[in-house]
Amino acid sequence: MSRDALSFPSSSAKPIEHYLPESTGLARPLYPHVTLTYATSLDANLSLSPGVQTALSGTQSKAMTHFLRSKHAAILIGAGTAIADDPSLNCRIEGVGGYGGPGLEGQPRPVVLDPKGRWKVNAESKVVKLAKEGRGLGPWVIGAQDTPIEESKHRALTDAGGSYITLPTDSSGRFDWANILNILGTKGITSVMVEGGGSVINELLSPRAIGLVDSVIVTIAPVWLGKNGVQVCPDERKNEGGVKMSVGKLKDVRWLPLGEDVVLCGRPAWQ
Ligand SMILES: NC(=O)C1=CN([C@@H]2O[C@H](COP(=O)(O)OP(=O)(O)OC[C@H]3O[C@@H](n4cnc5c(N)ncnc54)[C@H](O)[C@@H]3O)[C@@H](O)[C@H]2O)C=CC1
Ligand SMILES: Nc1nc(O)c(N)c(N[C@@H]2O[C@H](COP(=O)(O)O)[C@@H](O)[C@H]2O)n1
Repeated sequence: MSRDALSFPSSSAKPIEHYLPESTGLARPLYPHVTLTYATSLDANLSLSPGVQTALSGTQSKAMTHFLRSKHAAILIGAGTAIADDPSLNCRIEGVGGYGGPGLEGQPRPVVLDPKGRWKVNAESKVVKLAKEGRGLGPWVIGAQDTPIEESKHRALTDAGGSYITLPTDSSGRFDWANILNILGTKGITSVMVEGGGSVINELLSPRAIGLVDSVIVTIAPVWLGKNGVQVCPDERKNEGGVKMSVGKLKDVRWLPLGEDVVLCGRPAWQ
C-alpha cells in the first residue's frame, strides 16, 4: 500500500454506487452530474465556527469521501472553506494516480468559488503543493469578471497546472449556479462533488436551486457542535404568489452505517 493511502472496501462501496455519476457523458446537456456531500453533527453543523476546520468523519466515512472523490471529475468548495481549511482536495484512495496508480488517474479537479479574491492561494497552499508533487490536479478558481486576480496568485495557480476562470455576478456578488455548472461542463467536467461549506450547501439545498443537484450523500457523526457552528439550514420553503413549495425531502433513500457514523444517500424529491 502506498504512503498515506486510504482503502474503502467494495462491500461498502456497492450500495453507494447507485448515487454516483455515470462514467460516461454529461448528466444533462452541458450540466455535469452534481453530488452534494458533507459531514454533519447531530445539530446540523459542519464545523464549530466559520473559520474552524472540524473533523467529523471517522476513519471509514473519511475513506468513503475519498472513494467519492475518485468517482467525480471535480470537487467544488466555496472560498470560506478554502480559507478555513487550507484543504488538500485530492483523492487519497489506494490505486488512484499519485497513490499507487498511474499518472493522475482518478484525481478530481479542485474548483474554488472566490468572486472577491479572498483566498490567498500561493505556493504553500496544500492543494498547490500536492499538484506539484503529482498527487492531485491544479485548482481552478472561479472569480468575478470585474475582479482581476493578483499576478502572484495567478502564477501559483498556473505553476500547479490550475487556472483562473471568470463569471458574471449578480447585484449581490453571487454567481448563478447554472452558469457555474455550465462553464464546468464546457470545460469537459462531467461530474462535480460539491463538498461545502455552509453557504454553498445552503444555496444548493434552497428552494430556488431546482434541478441542479442529482444526489446527496451526508455523513452524520455522533457529536453535537453547539450554537456557534456553521449550520446546514437552507432558506425557508414558503408559499410565494400562491405557488405551493414542496418540502426539502429526499427520495430513493438509503442509510448505511460506517463505523460510528451513518451515511445517508438520497436524491432531491423537490425537482
Ligand atoms: N463538515 C464538512 O463536510 C465541511 C465543513 N466545512 C466547513 O465549513 C466552513 C466554511 O463554510 P462557509 O463559511 O459557509 O463558507 P463556504 O465554503 O460556503 O464559502 C462561502 C464563500 O464562497 C463563495 N460562494 C459561495 N457560493 C457562491 C456563489 N453562488 N457565487 C459566488 N460565490 C459564492 C463566496 O465567496 C462565499 O463567501 C468551514 O469551517 C469549513 O471547515 C466545509 C466543507 C465541508
Ligand atoms: N467528509 C468530511 N468530513 C469531515 O469531517 C470534514 N471536516 C470534511 N471537510 C471537507 O473536506 C475538506 C478537507 O479535505 P482534505 O482532507 O484536506 O482533502 C474540507 O475542506 C472540507 O471540504 N469532509
